[in-house]
Amino acid sequence: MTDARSPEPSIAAREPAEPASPPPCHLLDLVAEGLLPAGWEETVAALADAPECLTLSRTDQWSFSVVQGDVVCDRLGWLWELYHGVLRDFATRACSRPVVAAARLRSTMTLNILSGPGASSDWHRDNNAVTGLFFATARTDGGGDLLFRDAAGRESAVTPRPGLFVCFPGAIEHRVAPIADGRRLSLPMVYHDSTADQPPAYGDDVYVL
Ligand SMILES: O=C(O)CCC(=O)C(=O)O
Ligand SMILES: [Fe+2]
Repeated sequence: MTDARSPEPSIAAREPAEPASPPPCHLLDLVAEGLLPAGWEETVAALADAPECLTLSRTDQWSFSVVQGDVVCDRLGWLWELYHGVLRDFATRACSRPVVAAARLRSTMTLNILSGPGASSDWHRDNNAVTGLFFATARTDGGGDLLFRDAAGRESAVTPRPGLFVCFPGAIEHRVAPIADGRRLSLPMVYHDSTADQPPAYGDDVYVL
């Protein structure tokens, strides 16, 4: 017997949910590839606690801090090498455009630290040809996915896990969904189309490989 009072259509009569679209990025599992040194997770976690860490925004509940590229280069030499080698080559192939590393040392790559309930980043586009992201922590309970949004407003998600590298054209809108608690560590990497077509470096921001 059906319940005539129910205003809800039956499940079968509902429109089928739109299938989730795949995220517009390319994935490389650096753990599976055997490209990460023993103890790398502890080294990244220690860097997130280092005095060189700069807090950019803070509320009662959460904070957003970064460690800049000059320090990352110094302390995570293995990732610096990957940034200029394997990851750059992967990004070039995956995104079908030759990319080069950023000329400015401090913005080549950063360690981003989102900490505390609600920590997130808003929808934005990156001002570079291709963005790489290396995840150093797993999805926190119920949050912290990397979300993409297409021109029609459809969203897709990548769930962080330690050692996962993703890359995508910087022009694609993306954000970090709020974390439930704990600390989310990621290392965004900047790639440009050419050495000429990017902001130049000056002074102690210049580096030589
Ligand atoms: O940490 C992430 O997953 C995204 C970071 C990001 O979008 C950025 O730094 O521009
Ligand atoms: Fe971004």
